[in-house]
Amino acid sequence: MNVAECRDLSKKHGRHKALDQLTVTIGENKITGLVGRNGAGKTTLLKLLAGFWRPSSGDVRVFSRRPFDDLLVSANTILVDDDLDFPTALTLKEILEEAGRFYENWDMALADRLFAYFSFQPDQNYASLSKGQQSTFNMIVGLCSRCALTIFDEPTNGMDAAVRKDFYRALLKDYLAHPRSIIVSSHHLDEIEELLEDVLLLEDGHNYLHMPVEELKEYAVSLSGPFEAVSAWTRNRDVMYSKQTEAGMYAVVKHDFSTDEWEQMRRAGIRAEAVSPGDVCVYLTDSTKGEIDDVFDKA
Ligand SMILES: Nc1ncnc2c1ncn2[C@@H]1O[C@H](COP(=O)(O)OP(=O)(O)OP(=O)(O)O)[C@@H](O)[C@H]1O
Repeated sequence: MNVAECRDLSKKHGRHKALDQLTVTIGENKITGLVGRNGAGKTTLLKLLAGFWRPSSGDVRVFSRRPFDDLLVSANTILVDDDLDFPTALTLKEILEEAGRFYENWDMALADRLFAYFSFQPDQNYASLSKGQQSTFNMIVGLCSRCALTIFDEPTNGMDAAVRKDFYRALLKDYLAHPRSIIVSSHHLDEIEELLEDVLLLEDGHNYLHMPVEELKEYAVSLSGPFEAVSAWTRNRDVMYSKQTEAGMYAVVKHDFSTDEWEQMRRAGIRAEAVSPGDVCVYLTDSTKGEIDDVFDKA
């Protein structure tokens, strides 16, 4: 079963197409990581899924319904992002109580425990919290709502390293106890890859790659060694990234060598290493020209 389906989905902001005929299905009861470079269209997709925005063209379905202005979708979906807009007149404790009235599966006992763990005070005001504290409070609301579709858009913005670790652990523990469909967008795939079942990589509003994280871990390999040897082994392949090194050459290519080929490369002095899913996504969607050092070397 799928929790969400997009077919030829486009969304324009003015004349700019943030999503361009995106077709993708998001499986039910799994944690999907949504990644992509700045401006790839992640937030736009999440707002369309949550029913905040209407598509410009194409079709988006959540729980088999068009999400825009749909009551069933909004009661069963939460989008946690920096734009969460809580009534300024309410204290933090009152916000949790209001959320409990709105979300059918709200877990107040868990909310109270997380609230105490992160040392929030009941009579604090949301606007008085620091950026990281606001993200932490948002995370409590997102987790405790237990919505069938729970969406976190860059949830760890501003959180320090310890809180980020706690957040990932809380997310995983709560998901294992109460499986549901969770989408997490992040620029830090390496931090969240252990949580994920699937990864969806967007580029310029397109579905660039959508696969289980375990497959992505096997997707690419780096070859390093003497320049001539690495060049010869990568000549007729799609090279995702390459650079000259003191030892010769370093190149990242798709992982599709046979056992015999591995042995020949080893004998030619080439060292092969796995490439992390985060690095694969960066290499696949790199739109910068050259290296950052080139900018300074040309000055
Ligand atoms: N309200 C808006 N008005 C005009 N253009 C917008 C608006 N929102 C997004 N865009 C444009 O749409 C494109 C996709 O933006 P979006 O915020 O969806 O990307 P993103 O992948 O979430 O980026 P980031 O990783 O930087 O948060 C960008 O080029 C952005 O400039």
